[in-house]
Amino acid sequence: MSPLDKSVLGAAFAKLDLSGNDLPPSPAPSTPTNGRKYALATELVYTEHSDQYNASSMPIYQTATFKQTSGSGGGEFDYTRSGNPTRSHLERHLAKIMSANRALVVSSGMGALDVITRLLKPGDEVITGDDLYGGTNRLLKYLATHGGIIVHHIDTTDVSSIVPVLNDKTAMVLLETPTNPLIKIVDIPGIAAATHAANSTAIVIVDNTMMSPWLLNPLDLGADIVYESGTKYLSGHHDLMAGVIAINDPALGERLYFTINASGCGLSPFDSWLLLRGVKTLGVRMEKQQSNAMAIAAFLESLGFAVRYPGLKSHPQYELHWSMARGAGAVLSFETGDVAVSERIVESTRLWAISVSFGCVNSLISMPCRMSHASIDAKTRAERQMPEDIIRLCVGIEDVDDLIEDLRTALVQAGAVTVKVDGIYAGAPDGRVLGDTPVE
Ligand SMILES: Cc1ncc(COP(=O)(O)O)c(C=O)c1O
Ligand SMILES: N[C@@H](CCSC[C@H](N)C(=O)O)C(=O)O
Repeated sequence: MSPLDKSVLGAAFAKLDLSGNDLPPSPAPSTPTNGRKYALATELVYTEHSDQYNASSMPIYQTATFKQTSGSGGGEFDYTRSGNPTRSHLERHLAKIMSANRALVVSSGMGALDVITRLLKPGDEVITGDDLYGGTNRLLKYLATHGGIIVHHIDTTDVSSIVPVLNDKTAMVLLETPTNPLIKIVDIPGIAAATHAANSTAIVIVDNTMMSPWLLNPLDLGADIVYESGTKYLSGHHDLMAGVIAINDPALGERLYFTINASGCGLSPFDSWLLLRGVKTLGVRMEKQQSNAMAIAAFLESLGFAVRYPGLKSHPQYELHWSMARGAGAVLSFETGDVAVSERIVESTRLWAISVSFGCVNSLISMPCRMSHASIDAKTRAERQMPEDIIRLCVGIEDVDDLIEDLRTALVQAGAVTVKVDGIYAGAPDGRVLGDTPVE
C-alpha cells in the first residue's frame, strides 16, 4: 500500500469509532456497525462504555435529572424519561445483538406493541394471525373497538391467504412465529415480500419473543420492526418486565422514540441494568433450555401424545422453521384429549411451576386457555381451534432427567397414561389409548 493510500485510509477511518466508545447516547440512533463484528456469543458479553471510572459493569444511573453546564441546556442527557446512560447503553448493546440500526427499550412487551401501534391512525388496517398471544389479541381488539382500526385475523401460516386481504389501507402486518401457544410457523420472508409488493408503505412487524435474537433475526428476513418481551428469554430469570423494539430505518426509529419520550414508558435504569446482565447469558441459557425441550418433546411424543414443537420432525412446518431459525426454542405444547386430565397433570408436577410466561431458567407448566390466553373469549378460542386441553411447557435449565421424571410421575398420577409391564402409554387406564409406542 502506498503512503498516499495509507493517509487517505487514515483520514477516512479517523471518523469511525472502532472501539464503540463514542457512540451517541439515546435518543440518537445507535450505530452497531461502527466496530468489529464478533460471533453472537461474544457480542452478548462484550460491551464497552465510556464510564468515567472504567467500571466493568455498566453503572445504574439512578437519577431522574441531569445537571446542565449552561442555562441553555443541551447536555447529552437532561431527564431520564428522555434518555438515561444505563438505558442508552442497553439500547446500543441490543441493537448490535438484534442486527438492527437502533433498539429502544420500554417497560414491557405489551408496552412495546403499544408504542408501535401508536403509528396507526383511524381507518388503518392491520393484518395479523389467528393464533396470537392473548395480550396482543386484547390490545388489537381494543384498538379495533376504540381506535377506529380495522383488524383482520388470518391464517398467517399460508402466504397466499394474506394476498386478498392486503390493500392500500394496510398499515401493518403483525406476525408471531412460532405462534403462542399452537406453535405454528409463519413464513416471514414470504409474507414480508407479499406485503411490500402490495403496499410499499405497509410495515411488517415480527414479535420475536418465542425465538429471541439467539435463534432468529426477523430484520434480516424482510421485517421492518421486531419487538420482543424482554421479560422472557432476553432477561431469563423472571425478575423484570421489559419490552424491546428493533428497527433499521432511522426515521421509523425517531417516530417510535418520540412516542416513548412523549408517553414516558422507557425502561427504568435499574431494570435496564438487570436486562443488560441477563442478556449476557442468553446464549448458554437458550442452548441448555432447547436441548432439554427437545428431550422432553421426544419423551412425550414417544408416549403417543400429540406434541407441537418445531424441533420434532413430525412438526408439519419443520422445514420452514429451520429455513429461518437457528433453533427450536424451549416452548412446546401437547394435548391429552381431556381438559380434566390436563388440569390434573398441571397440578401434579413439582418441579414444573404452574405459571404464565416462558424463557425463564425455571421450567413452567400452564393451561393457556385458562391462563395466558384467557383474555381471548371461549367462542373466539373455539373459532381459532385452540384446544381447551392444551398444556404448554416452558422448559428451563434444570437436569433433564429430573424434569422428565417429574412429568412422568404427574402423567401417571393424573391418569393420563396407562402403565403396562413393558412401559407407559398415552391414554387413560380406562382404555382410551392415544398412542401405542412403549417407553424405554
Ligand atoms: C409472544 C408474546 N409477546 C408479547 C408478550 C407481552 O410481553 P410482556 O408480558 O412483557 O408485556 C408476551 C407475554 O406476555 C408474549 O408471550
Ligand atoms: N394476566 C396476564 C397474563 C400474562 S401471560 C404472559 C405470557 N405472555 C405468556 O404467554 O404466558 C395478562 O392478562 O396479560
